[in-house]
Amino acid sequence: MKILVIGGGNMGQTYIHSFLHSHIVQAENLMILEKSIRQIRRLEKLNTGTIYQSPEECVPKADLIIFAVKPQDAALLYAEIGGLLHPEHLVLSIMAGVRIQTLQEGLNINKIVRAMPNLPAQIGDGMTVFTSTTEVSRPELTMVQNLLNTTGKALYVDHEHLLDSATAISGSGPAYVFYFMESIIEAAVNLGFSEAEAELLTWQTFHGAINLLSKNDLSCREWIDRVASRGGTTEAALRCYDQNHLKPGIINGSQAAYKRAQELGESS
Ligand SMILES: NC(=O)C1=CN([C@@H]2O[C@H](COP(=O)(O)OP(=O)(O)OC[C@H]3O[C@@H](n4cnc5c(N)ncnc54)[C@H](O)[C@@H]3O)[C@@H](O)[C@H]2O)C=CC1
Ligand SMILES: O=C(O)[C@@H]1CCC=N1
Repeated sequence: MKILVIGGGNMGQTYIHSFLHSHIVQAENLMILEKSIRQIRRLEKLNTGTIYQSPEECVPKADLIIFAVKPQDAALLYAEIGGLLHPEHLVLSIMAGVRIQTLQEGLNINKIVRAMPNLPAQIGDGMTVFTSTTEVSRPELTMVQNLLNTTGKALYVDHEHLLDSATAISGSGPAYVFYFMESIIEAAVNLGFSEAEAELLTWQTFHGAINLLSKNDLSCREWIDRVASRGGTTEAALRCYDQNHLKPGIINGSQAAYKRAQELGESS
């Protein structure tokens, strides 16, 4: 089976590396369609598949086509490849917000898997949520799921609207975590640590907390209660968080990401 990845950026490269690293696909069966010369130069050094600049040379040869361009570039892509696709082409789209119906109407294809991965997929520790059209056969869906599994965990959902929800939680989520870590590092520097010390304290605290959570059955709230002694320091910090409406702020952030995914869906 020949796989074509359209867009050799962050996520396109992540998929290529994961597929090759897991030996599920050989480099001779991987094609990459990329339009940026700078990106092509980078991809050439990686030696991870055949690189193409022109859709005419690679789209007809592909069995599975992965759409990994920005949603804002989708319309132009449809114009470039529309005439080259046929109903047997299987498409995996990871573009945020872009709806299955738009792909069906814009490209006249029906075998579509829509997925929302996240960046830790780069190290095989990603989270992908995906769904598919009824035209995708069981063996085809299993094959796509096997590919997604090389990047971490994958969850199938029946309802497409959950893809925008997943974008707002796990898709964008790593950036939320880095934002919180960055804030703690800043707090540590303010409290007297060097930048390097602040990073060590913060990274190890996140690492330890996640490991603790993953190796036990307690909920986040139960762990918070174990850290926060009555009348102690943690309670003081958490009270300050509440006074500053931190939790509603975080929840609103995900709502804003969800709304943006829907807007991208309307415009691409
Ligand atoms: N970066 C992330 O954490 C995540 C991104 N996504 C989705 O993945 C998609 C790609 O995101 P990134 O990899 O971060 O973007 P990126 O900007 O790193 O890569 C996109 C690549 O597509 C190329 N491209 C654009 N139009 C093209 C065309 N017509 N033909 C060939 N190549 C073309 C660009 O030159 C660029 O190299 C987006 O739709 C995004 O919503 C999904 C989940 C996580
Ligand atoms: O920020 C974005 O639009 C993409 C989708 C999820 C993560 N990055």
